[in-house]
Amino acid sequence: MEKSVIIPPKPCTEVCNDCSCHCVKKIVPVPTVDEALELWLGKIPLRGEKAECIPLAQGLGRVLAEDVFAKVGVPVATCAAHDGIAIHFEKSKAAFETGRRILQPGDFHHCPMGSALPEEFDSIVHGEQCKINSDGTATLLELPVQYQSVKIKGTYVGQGEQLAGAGEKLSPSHLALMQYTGHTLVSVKCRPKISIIPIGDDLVPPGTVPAAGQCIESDSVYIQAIAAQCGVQSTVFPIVADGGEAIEAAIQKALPGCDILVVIGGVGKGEANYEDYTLEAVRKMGQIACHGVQLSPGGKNLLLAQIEGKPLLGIPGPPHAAIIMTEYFLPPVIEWYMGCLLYERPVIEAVLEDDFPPRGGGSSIWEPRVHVRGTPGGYSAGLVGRMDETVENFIGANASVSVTGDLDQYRKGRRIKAKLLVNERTIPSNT
Ligand SMILES: Nc1nc2c(c(=O)[nH]1)N[C@H]1C(S)=C(S)[C@@H](COP(=O)(O)OP(=O)(O)OC[C@H]3O[C@@H](n4cnc5c(N)ncnc54)[C@H](O)[C@@H]3O)O[C@H]1N2
Ligand code: MOO
Repeated sequence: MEKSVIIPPKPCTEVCNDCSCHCVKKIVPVPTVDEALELWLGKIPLRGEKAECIPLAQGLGRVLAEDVFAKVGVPVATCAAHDGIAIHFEKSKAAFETGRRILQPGDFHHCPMGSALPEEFDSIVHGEQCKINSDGTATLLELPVQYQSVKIKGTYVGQGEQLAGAGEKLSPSHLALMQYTGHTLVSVKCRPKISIIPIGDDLVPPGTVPAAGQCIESDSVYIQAIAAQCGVQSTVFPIVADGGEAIEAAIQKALPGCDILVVIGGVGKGEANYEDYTLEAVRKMGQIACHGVQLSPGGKNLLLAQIEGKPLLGIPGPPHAAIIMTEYFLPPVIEWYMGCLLYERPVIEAVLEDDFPPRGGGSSIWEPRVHVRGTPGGYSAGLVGRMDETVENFIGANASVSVTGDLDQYRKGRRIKAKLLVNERTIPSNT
C-alpha cells in the first residue's frame, strides 16, 4: 500500500507530537476510511449542541434535541372504537340468553366512534349487530364479546408516556403522534452551517465560458446537494486563486460563520510545485488529521483537518474524485455534528455482469459507479463504460460498489452489494 509523507509544521521542541524521526519527516501508513474518520472527528470536541424550537409541521427530517413525552393521553376518556351502541355486557347477556332482545332507552347509549362511553356501560355493539327502532328502543341481533370496541382512557398513549428520544430523526409518523398528543412546537438540534470554498486559478464561475486550460467550477454544487440530502443548507464562497495567502484569507473569512468548512482543490501532493497551496495553508492554520486515505478515486489526496476546533474537509478537485470523497466524508461529519444518521443509500444485491478489474482489495476501497438493471431473477450490475467526468459515470450510473477485501468476490456471476443513487423503483429492466 502506498505511504504518504507528512511534513510537520515545525519540529517538536520537547516530546515528539507524533512526528517521529526527529520531526523532519514521518512515513505513516495510509489510513482506511474508518481510521481516517476516527483520526479526524475523534479528536474534535463537539461544541455546545444548540437547539431551536420550531413549529411541529416544519419538523420533518429534523433531529430531536430532547426526549418528547405525550402532553395529552389518548384516548382522553374511555370511548367507542366503532360506531354502535354502548351496553352493560352482563345485564344485556342475561336478557339476551332468556330471549329478551329489545333494549329499552336506558339500557344502551348511542355511541359513534370516538364518543365517550358513559360509565355504566362497558361494551360496544356494532351498528351491524343491532337495529335502532323508531320507538327509541334497540334490538340486539347478536351478542358482542365483553369490552368489544372499547378504548380505555390513556391505553393508546398514556399522558406523560415517552414518544421519542433525543437524537431521533423526525418522520411523518413522529409528527402525527406528537400533534395527536398535544404538541404544536418541537425542540430540534440546530443544523451545522457549512461553508464551501472552491480553489484554483483554472476555475471559472458557472455561467462563464471557459478558455483553454480552464474549467467551470462544479464540485461545489455536488457538495451542496449531498449536504441538502442530509437536510443541511450550505454556502458557496467565490473561487479563490491559487496561492497560500489568498487561501488563508478565504478560510479566515469563512470560518467564523460556519461549523464545518469544505475546501475544494489544491490538495495534490505536488503542493506549491504544482500550484497546490491548500495543504500548506491548512497546515499553517490548524492541525491535519490525515492527508490521503485508502479509497479511490481521489483518496490519495483527501485532506482531513481541523481549524479552531472546526472540521475542515479538503476535497480533491477532479469531479469524478470529488463525488466519491464527498459521499464518503461529508455525511459522516454532518452526522457527527447532529448525532444522528442522515444519509441513507438503499443497498441491493446484484449479480455481476463481468469481472471487475483488479483494483481496491484488502482494506483499500475502490468505489466505481455501476449500472444496475432488473433481471427476471433480481438485479444485475455492470461497470459503467467510461469512468471519469463522463455522462455514463455521472448520469448513466445508478449505483456504486465498494470494492474491498478479496477481489475474487468481484468476478462475473458473483453476488455483490450495490449502493443505489436512485430510488429502487426507477431501476430499468434488462429486457
Ligand atoms: N504530483 C502529483 N500530482 C497529482 C497527484 C499526485 O499524486 N502527485 N494526484 C493527482 C490526482 S489523482 C488528483 S485527484 C489530483 C488532486 O489534486 P487537487 O485537489 O490539487 O486538484 P487541483 O489541482 O486543484 O485540480 C485538478 C483539476 O480538477 C478540476 N477541478 C478542481 N476544482 C474543481 C471544482 N471546484 N469544480 C470542478 N472541477 C474542479 C480542474 O479540472 C483541475 O484542473 O492531483 C493530481 N495530481
Ligand atoms: O485520485 Mo485522482 O482522483 O485518481 O483522480
